[in-house]
Amino acid sequence: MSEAAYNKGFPVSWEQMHRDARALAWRLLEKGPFKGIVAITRGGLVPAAIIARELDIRLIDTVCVRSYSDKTRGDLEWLKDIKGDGTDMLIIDDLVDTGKTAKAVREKLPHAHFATVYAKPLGREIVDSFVTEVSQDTWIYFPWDMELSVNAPISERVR
Ligand SMILES: O=P(O)(O)OC[C@H]1O[C@H](OP(=O)(O)OP(=O)(O)O)[C@H](O)[C@@H]1O
Ligand code: HPA
Ligand SMILES: [Mg+2]
Repeated sequence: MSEAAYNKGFPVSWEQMHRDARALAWRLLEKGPFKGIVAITRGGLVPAAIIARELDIRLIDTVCVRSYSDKTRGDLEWLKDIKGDGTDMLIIDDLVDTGKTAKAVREKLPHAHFATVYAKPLGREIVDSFVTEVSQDTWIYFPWDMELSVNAPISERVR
């Protein structure tokens, strides 16, 4: 999807991310136990840390991939993967959008449980667990991509 096709924005605060990642941890409790977590960098790192704390998991590894530059999807670039088939492992990412990243990671670790905090319709069937669904034309803004700033009153913006 090109940048122009994202009509809506869904900003997520740190507090909201913490709350949603903890809600995901509650859901994952009955799917485990898991031996370890595989975080998909970079977006999966923060939710993985929160979930590791909640589920008392100390073994954390990463797969490192890149697929977007700003809001434009490029080819999937593999920087690092891990050994094994994912048995008893939990894969965490911040979101699934088109599902391409999830599909590629799943092929490498077919036996892992795949969880994301957020999901869009094209990707939701590819993951095993998620918390909140947003529409395909929504761009999710994560707290690490934002900062507090001053904005104009609504009355001035509609003038
Ligand atoms: O379902 P898809 O269409 O494949 O998109 C989802 C992926 O895109 C984003 O990562 P990105 O590659 O932009 O890197 P980042 O995590 O470092 O921001 C996001 O964190 C997911 O990993
Ligand atoms: O909606 C999104 N937000 C942030 N990163 C993303 N990568 C794919 N889709 C998104
Ligand atoms: Mg990512």
